[in-house]
Amino acid sequence: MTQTTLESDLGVALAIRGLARRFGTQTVLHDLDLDIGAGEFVAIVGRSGCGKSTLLRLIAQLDTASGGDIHADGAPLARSGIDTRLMFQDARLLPWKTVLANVGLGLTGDWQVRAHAALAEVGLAGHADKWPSQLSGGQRQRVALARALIHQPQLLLLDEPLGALDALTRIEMQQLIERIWQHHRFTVLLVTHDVQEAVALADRVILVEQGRIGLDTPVALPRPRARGAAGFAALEEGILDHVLRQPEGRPSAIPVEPAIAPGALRWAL
Ligand SMILES: Nc1ncnc2c1ncn2[C@@H]1O[C@H](COP(=O)(O)OP(=O)(O)OP(=O)(O)O)[C@@H](O)[C@H]1O
Repeated sequence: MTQTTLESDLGVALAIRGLARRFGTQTVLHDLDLDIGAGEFVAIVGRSGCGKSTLLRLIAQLDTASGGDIHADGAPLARSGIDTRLMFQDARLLPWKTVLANVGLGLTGDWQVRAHAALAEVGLAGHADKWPSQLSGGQRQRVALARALIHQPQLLLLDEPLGALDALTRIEMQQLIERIWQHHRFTVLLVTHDVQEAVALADRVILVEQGRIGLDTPVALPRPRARGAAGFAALEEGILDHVLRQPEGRPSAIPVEPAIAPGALRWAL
């Protein structure tokens, strides 16, 4: 193999101003402002239906905003030419193509060398000739990650990519994503229901509440982060407490006691 490593320091800075998205009479995102630094790892949490995926889809240019704009490294997103990749809960592999061919999907030329390198990076070097049906759920997500990495993305958008995995596989995948991000330094936006996952991985945790940024919390904990550490638990509990005090459809001016103690949960439902 001639080329075995992919580029690093790829991150792009995003500036989101007055972003709005309405579906008929329903306003999902309201005048949302958000700055994300180049190479930053940002987690987005919030109640189901608060607009997390809508925000990600707008940044991925899979949807059109009703108002506002997004700039990438100072240029309007649509004209910025940045490479953005998405990962979902479902790996979305083509079952009739090998693992290697799934990684190199749509590429021409000498893509095999880079596909092998991407597979090695996600720990699947020996699985290139297998079929997706021969892989576990965690391995399929690794292939999806390799399929993103081969493009050397500047922006990686992760929409609950680990949501269907068992707890141990989930932690292994979190560690893998962190390692790969630390190496390449692309910008990451991770949508997750798991506040613990957000605190474990992100530089900042953003809480979307009724279409706005309800909380923007920096996570100044050294990496790799020990989930049992006091600072970790306090941060996680603080974010969960905030989520639980803001039931869907209620204004934040009316605080309510959470029905369940925040310490007993780590999921923002
Ligand atoms: N294409 C669409 N047409 C109409 N309504 C939509 C469309 N896409 C999203 N919505 C609505 O926008 C709201 C926010 O959806 P979104 O998927 O962004 O929420 P979410 O925070 O990602 O939720 P979850 O955590 O459950 O995935 C929901 O009420 C949803 O029904």
